[in-house]
Amino acid sequence: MSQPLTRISTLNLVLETPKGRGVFATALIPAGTVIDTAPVLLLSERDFDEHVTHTSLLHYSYNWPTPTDDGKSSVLRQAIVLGLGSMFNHSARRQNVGWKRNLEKQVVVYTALRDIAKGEELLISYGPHLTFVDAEEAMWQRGREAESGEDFLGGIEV
Ligand SMILES: C[S@@+](CC[C@H](N)C(=O)[O-])C[C@H]1O[C@@H](n2cnc3c(N)ncnc32)[C@H](O)[C@@H]1O
Repeated sequence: MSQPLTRISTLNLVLETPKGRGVFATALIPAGTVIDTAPVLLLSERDFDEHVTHTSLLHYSYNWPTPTDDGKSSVLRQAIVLGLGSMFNHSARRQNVGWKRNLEKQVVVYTALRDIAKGEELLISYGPHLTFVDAEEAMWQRGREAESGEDFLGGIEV
């Protein structure tokens, strides 16, 4: 069994963003483009619970449903995505990259959900349970408050 590996070259890793490092497009990435195929390191439950949870690797792990030995059900284990998969930041509202697990081949495939313009950050959804304060949501909320004048009104003593 083998798996072709794909990674487009028109990407830049920006080191200082409000979310730490992030991946940005250096040219238009057309919708549907496979951006990266990233192998994963599947962790045993014990390694994860006893070791990884005490390290910063915790913030880089993906849920990984794994079939039980009898193949009748699955348990949720954790996997570290090697390569770019660990560099994509999260956005609840502006995600432009979709990701799909290939459980059998133990890779995650990242695909452009729409055209991604030159200079745009590549963003995925981590889902609803975050282990950090979402900088994008905070910015979005501030934008809304500024638009509705709440910021301004909040500053006036009445
Ligand atoms: C998988 S890493 C992504 C790469 C990371 N920025 C880095 O420099 O290694 C996940 C971490 O990135 C940061 N991050 C990702 N999305 C974020 C967001 N929307 N707001 C704030 N921090 C974010 C958080 O520190 C999170 O634990």
